[in-house]
Amino acid sequence: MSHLQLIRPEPATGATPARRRKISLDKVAVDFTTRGKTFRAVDDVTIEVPEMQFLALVGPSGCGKSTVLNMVAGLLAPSEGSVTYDGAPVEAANTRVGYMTQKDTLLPWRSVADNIGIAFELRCRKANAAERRERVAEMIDLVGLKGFERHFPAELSGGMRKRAALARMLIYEPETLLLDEPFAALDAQLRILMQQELLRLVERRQMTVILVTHDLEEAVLMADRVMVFTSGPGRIRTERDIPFERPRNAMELRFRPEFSAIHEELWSELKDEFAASVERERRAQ
Ligand SMILES: Nc1ncnc2c1ncn2[C@@H]1O[C@H](COP(=O)(O)OP(=O)(O)OP(=O)(O)O)[C@@H](O)[C@H]1O
Repeated sequence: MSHLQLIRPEPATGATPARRRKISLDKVAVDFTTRGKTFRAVDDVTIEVPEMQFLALVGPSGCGKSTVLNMVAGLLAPSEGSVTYDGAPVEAANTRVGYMTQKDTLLPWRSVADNIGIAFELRCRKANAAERRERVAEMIDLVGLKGFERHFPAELSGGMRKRAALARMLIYEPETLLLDEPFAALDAQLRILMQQELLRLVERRQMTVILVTHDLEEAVLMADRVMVFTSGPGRIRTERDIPFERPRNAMELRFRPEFSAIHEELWSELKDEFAASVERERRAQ
């Protein structure tokens, strides 16, 4: 495929007009109180995600990216502003999303197959044993854990646990994925494979995605739109449409000059925020 085929013919507008708004944060702020002191973690964040968009949030550690995901998942209410999903306020745990947090939260006393199977039972209470076995095997195959079905989480590497957690989330067939550093624990080669696999799945199931990552390359490779957060309180410093056509080949795309140009452009914004974050941590010590 020539690189021209990878570029959309028209300039992207971020929100494809024909698509419904799936997730919306309107002038959201979050205050936390720790040890008697209140501080603002997220400030004046407005984000609209149309259905089937893949949005990536990048920014230095502690800038409030996970806090944004927690609000969309319904685990945290904003101090100011509003969060809506399909036009309705998010007021309780959002069961329409699959949320993969930084911790993998697998049940340590259950095997890989059982961890995934229990999730399937929760979703399809009427499913029979054969169906469960088939779907679990499909998921295990999908994330490359064949041969490890009977292993317990403690017997797996960090990357394998992540893959088991990914399979457990996907078996719910969520319409939206909230992914918090899903590949941070993986080695470079596996990360590339998993990125490609996730892109394929998102395409196949037409899912809406918010990906939180420290890795700008990952963000540009995978997302339709990248938002750079300030170092704290987290505000949106800049956002950019990523004009590469889907389905994407993340393995090829990373070597293209257009990819490097966008990466460089966003890095020039992000590096200031990393520097500000390091300085803030130094002052806090
Ligand atoms: N429940 C909480 N109570 C108090 N402070 C919190 C709470 N959750 C998050 N924070 C603080 O809010 C800020 C934003 O945290 P958050 O986890 O959203 O950042 P992040 O950008 O996801 O960071 P990282 O990339 O390191 O995961 C941080 O200073 C964090 O310590």
